[in-house]
Amino acid sequence: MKLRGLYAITDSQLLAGKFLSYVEAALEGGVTLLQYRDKSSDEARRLREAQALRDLCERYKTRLIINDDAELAARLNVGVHLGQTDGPLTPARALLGRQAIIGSTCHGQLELAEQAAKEGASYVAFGRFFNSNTKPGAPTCSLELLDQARSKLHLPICAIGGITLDNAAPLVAHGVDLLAVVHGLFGAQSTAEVTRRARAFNELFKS
Ligand SMILES: Cc1ncc(COP(=O)(O)OP(=O)(O)O)c(N)n1
Ligand SMILES: Cc1ncsc1CCOP(=O)(O)O
Ligand SMILES: [Mg+2]
Repeated sequence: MKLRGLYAITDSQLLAGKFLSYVEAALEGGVTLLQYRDKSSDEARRLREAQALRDLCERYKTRLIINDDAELAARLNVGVHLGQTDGPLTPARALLGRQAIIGSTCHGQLELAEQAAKEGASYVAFGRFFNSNTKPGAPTCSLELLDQARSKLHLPICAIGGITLDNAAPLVAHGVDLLAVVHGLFGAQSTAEVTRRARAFNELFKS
């Protein structure tokens, strides 16, 4: 499966009271990967929500990724996204198997991406590229780094951080395969607008 297109990421605060309806609206518009990102420690709720997302993803033939938690990903037989302090990639790969999608946060550092590639990452994520409501303090990354990454890496490249329909096109022009978006997608005022945005993000990959 080609990892290219919109990578929708959930946010528990932003989606409070409309979690599944907004996610389904995004899937309706087309989502390549969906990440369940919940920074709480409510294990029971996390399991319940992740299961609901897995069922939804199965209906829409979208791949689900769990943020931070390789154990939960293994339990649901889905992929995982690991940051630099979320545990090493090699045991996660051993736990989840060769087919699983495993992503790695590489901030703005090519060396981290080269290391992640060696350790079996399925994609590498760079960012943040713009001001982010979701994670304002995340380290930044430049478009120039994307050019270097494109010429050195043979893995799908994901961009994250403050991405909207107004600023995403240059990222795709600089070789990004996956646009990872929270607010720029789910900050919409209606489900219809979420679906429209998802479709429009996908259009950026067609030219
Ligand atoms: C696709 C994608 N890229 C980067 C991140 C950030 O991961 P991390 O640095 O571990 O930060 P948290 O998201 O866990 O706060 C991500 N989640 N997804
Ligand atoms: C998790 C994460 N890591 C770097 S920026 C970011 C948040 C992305 O959310 P938004 O698309 O709302 O900026
Ligand atoms: Mg993390």
